[in-house]
Amino acid sequence: MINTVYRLIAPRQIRSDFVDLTIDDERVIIRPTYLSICAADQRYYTGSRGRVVMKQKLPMALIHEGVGEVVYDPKGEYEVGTKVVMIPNTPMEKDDVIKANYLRSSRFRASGFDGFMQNVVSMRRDLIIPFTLDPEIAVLLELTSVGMNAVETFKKHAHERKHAIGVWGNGNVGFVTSLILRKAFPDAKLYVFGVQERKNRYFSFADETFLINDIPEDLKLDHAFECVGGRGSEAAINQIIDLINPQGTINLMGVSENPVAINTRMVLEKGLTLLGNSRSNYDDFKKSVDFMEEYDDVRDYLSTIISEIVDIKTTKDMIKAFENDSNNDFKTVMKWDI
Ligand SMILES: NC(=O)C1=CN([C@@H]2O[C@H](COP(=O)(O)OP(=O)(O)OC[C@H]3O[C@@H](n4cnc5c(N)ncnc54)[C@H](OP(=O)(O)O)[C@@H]3O)[C@@H](O)[C@H]2O)C=CC1
Ligand SMILES: O=C(CO)[C@H](O)[C@H](O)COP(=O)(O)O
Ligand SMILES: [Zn+2]
Repeated sequence: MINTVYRLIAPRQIRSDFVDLTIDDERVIIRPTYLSICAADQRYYTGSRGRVVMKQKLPMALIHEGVGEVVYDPKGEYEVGTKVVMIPNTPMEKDDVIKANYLRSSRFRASGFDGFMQNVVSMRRDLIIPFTLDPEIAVLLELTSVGMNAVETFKKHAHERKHAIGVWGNGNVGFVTSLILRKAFPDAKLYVFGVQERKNRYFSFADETFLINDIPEDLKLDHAFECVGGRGSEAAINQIIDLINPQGTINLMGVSENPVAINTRMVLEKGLTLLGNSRSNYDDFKKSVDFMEEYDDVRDYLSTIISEIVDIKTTKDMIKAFENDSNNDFKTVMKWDI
């Protein structure tokens, strides 16, 4: 069977390619229904990854956040029409100690190989999870799973005093991570730090929000999450180092193109732990499905960060979605009608 894959071939240029679809018993064929754009996709779309990386990775279909419906299961395990979330991290080996999202051998959709911008996607059956949620919200499962991965790591490594937790970055990653922290640590004070008041207002479930240039002098934190990335990472991490209490954890989530200069002298003096967090595995997705299915308010809050839904029927619509996304405060979702 021939499939159509919508690949980025150069910054801001998407081409339809016809490719053979892999069909075997270990795969299930999924028709994407909703896809959402991540900052990582935007970096490829705009070419901000730089010429060398772009040359290595393109042509490549973007998007690693997506849900869809089963159109064909050779084993008959899933009924046609079953709603599933697709897991972009693709393990190539089993390891009992190291999580699959950290194994160097794992492959990741829309980073190492084609993402979900395809007519149908041939998914390994161990990389789909059925759900009953509204797919318009469920499209945020990958984003949620990334927050879940970080919060699970935090639970494992942080000391038990969790009176005050700070989240730097009032965007998508900051939002879902804060929401997960709110439910996991209902008694902790949850503080969110951002640059624009307009975006801080979305975080109504936090105890308080602050602008980074207007933080009370006596404010202290036991632990913090950095969800900024890019050029803002450096200022955010150094501000956290200044404000955090000794032996706290700094949970890093933002992706930066360039090395970040941080105040290691104070990391040493305060005995801080810096924890790296990237992507997510099957268990993080499963926990995210349960999390969204369990809490009505979580679904309501998540719906507030969908800035725009773009109906996709042509490659022109795909370009429109990516262009609009750069002006949207939060998520741009593509309703995949192609
Ligand atoms: N670790 C992982 O697995 C994942 C990492 N990421 C990465 O996380 C980062 C954030 O992604 P996302 O939330 O989608 O991006 P957003 O742009 O939505 O969020 C970043 C937010 O940080 C704010 N900000 C900028 N500078 C500072 C500062 N110094 N202190 C506090 N806040 C600041 C920005 O404000 P303003 O808009 O006003 O400038 C913005 O609201 C990106 O680098 C992304 O690639 C994304 C997904 C998964
Ligand atoms: O968004 C992410 C996961 O949800 C990661 O930031 C993304 O995987 C980074 O990929 P790349 O190395 O291709 O920028
Ligand atoms: Zn992402």
